[in-house]
This record gives sequence, structure tokens and C-alpha cells, in this order.
Amino acid sequence: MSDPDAGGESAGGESHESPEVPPEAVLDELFATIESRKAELPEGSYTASLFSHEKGENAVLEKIGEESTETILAAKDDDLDELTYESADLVYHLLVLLAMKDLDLDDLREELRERF
Ligand SMILES: N=c1c2ncn([C@@H]3O[C@H](COP(=O)(O)OP(=O)(O)OP(=O)(O)O)[C@@H](O)[C@H]3O)c2ncn1[C@@H]1O[C@H](COP(=O)(O)O)[C@@H](O)[C@H]1O
Repeated sequence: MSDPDAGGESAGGESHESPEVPPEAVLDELFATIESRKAELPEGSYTASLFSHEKGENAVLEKIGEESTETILAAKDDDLDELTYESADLVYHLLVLLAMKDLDLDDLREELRERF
């Protein structure tokens, strides 16, 4: 996997498209970035702030609750752009939670694969 900091991510929370990351590698790249933020806790990183929040794990748990509600509301409104946006927020925060609990994408993949 490539260096997560080489893909244009910014500790300031800016998001840049990374055309060199193929679509099928996006989740792995994102998770690698999350793991990097967890290890290095750079200043200005929203992800790092979730790992060092004074509320502890409740910070990310609350975000998952909020993003779940926003996802449901977008679906009820049949707003597909909003549904996609809020789903991305939800998945991102879920991946932060997995990393916080020392789980990773392989654990998730394995669990899903066993259901085939
Ligand atoms: N994918 C994400 C990502 N998705 C959501 N968020 C943040 O999650 C927060 C969501 O909170 P809110 O819902 O309150 O945001 P909001 O914009 O006020 O409200 P909404 O309209 O989104 O509902 C915002 O601060 C978003 O910036 C993310 N922050 C970071 N990433 C990824 O993590 C990388 C590293 O980010 P930093 O840790 O900030 O460097 C980035 O390059 C991205 O790839």
C-alpha cells in the first residue's frame, strides 16, 4: 500500500482527489490514512482529533449516530446526492471506530465474506 500521506490528504482536513488511487483501493487508502493519523496524531487533523478527544470513544460514537440519522433522512427524502454524501461520512466514521478498536478492513472483509 502506498504512503497515505503521499495521496494528497491534508492534516488540515482538506480533501484532494487522488487520481492515482484506483476506485477499488479507495477504502484501503482511506483506512491507511486513518491508521497513520492514529499513530502520528498530527495537529490540525480531524481524524487525529477523534483519537485524542476529551470525550474518548464517545466522540466518534456520537458522530456515527448523527451520520446514521442524516443518512436515513436523505434516504427518506430520496435525495441521492445527499444519501451518497452522508453515507461517505458514515463509512469514514465507522472506519475510524474500527481503527480505534484495533480492528481493520480485513476483519470487516472476512466477516462479510463468511456470509456469502
Ligand atoms: N473521509 C474523511 C471525512 N469524512 C468526513 N469527515 C469530517 O467529518 C466531519 C463531519 O462532521 P459534520 O457532519 O458535523 O460535518 P459538517 O460538514 O459540519 O456537516 P455535514 O454537512 O457533513 O453533515 C467533518 O469535519 C468532515 O470534514 C472526514 N474527515 C476526513 N476524511 C478523510 O481523512 C483524511 C485525513 O483527514 P484529516 O485527519 O482531517 O487530515 C482526509 O483526507 C479524508 O480522506
